[in-house]
Amino acid sequence: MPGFANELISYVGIGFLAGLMTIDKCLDNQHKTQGKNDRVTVQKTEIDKQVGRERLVNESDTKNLVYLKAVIKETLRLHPVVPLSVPHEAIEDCVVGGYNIPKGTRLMVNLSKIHRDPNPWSNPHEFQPERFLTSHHHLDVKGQHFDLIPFGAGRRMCPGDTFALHEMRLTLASLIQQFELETSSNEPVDMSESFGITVSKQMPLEVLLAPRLTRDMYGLST
Ligand code: HEM
Repeated sequence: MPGFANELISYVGIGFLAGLMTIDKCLDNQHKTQGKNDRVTVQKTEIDKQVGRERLVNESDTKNLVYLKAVIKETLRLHPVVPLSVPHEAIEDCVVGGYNIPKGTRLMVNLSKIHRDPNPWSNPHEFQPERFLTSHHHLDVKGQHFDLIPFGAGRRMCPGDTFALHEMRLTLASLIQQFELETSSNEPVDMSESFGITVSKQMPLEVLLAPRLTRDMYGLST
């Protein structure tokens, strides 16, 4: 039981990290596409339109935040949380992608590589969430489309996918609704990754938060 609890806590952390990296990406693009059409503005506008500023965003709102969901998908594509997935062992001889795999072979699936394959993905290294509203609108991250499998696929795919997606959507939507986010310098956010079982940023994220809503929305008296 303690083992499971640790697993749960670390995955919750992973989900939150992915959320933060999403914010990083938003900030990154804020620098690249300054002006009213930048991607953070698009997300703010979407939340203001769907939820408004008179109440806090809640979980049931997130299904209507289509652009925010596209931003999360694009983040999971470019920065899969478990870049090499979890190793699998063949329990019988099989053929994968034309290669003969003898029973007992350990296989690792390079999600980062699959997600940046230039065949299905145009400009594969670019952060372009709009692709999930246009050319790739039919793709989800639930293990049905093998070009995008941040949670793996098949019998051993991540059982925490639904929880993680809800958590990321609500965390990101809440941050964007409630705070103006700025970096401390005018430099783009450094998105280099450290190598590890789970992905983490090489450079810590420094971000300045300023309230966006009225005091009472934060439970403060006026
Ligand atoms: C953004 C968040 C997350 C991502 C991207 C993610 C991704 C993954 C991936 C790629 C695997 C390996 C799947 C495979 O072997 O094909 C996995 C396994 C697993 N994940 Fe997650 N995960 C996330 C969050 C969570 C959460 C929140 C939980 C639990 C509450 C969780 C529980 C598990 C468990 C128990 C396994 C092992 C499943 C098995 O081997 O049968 N994950 N996850």
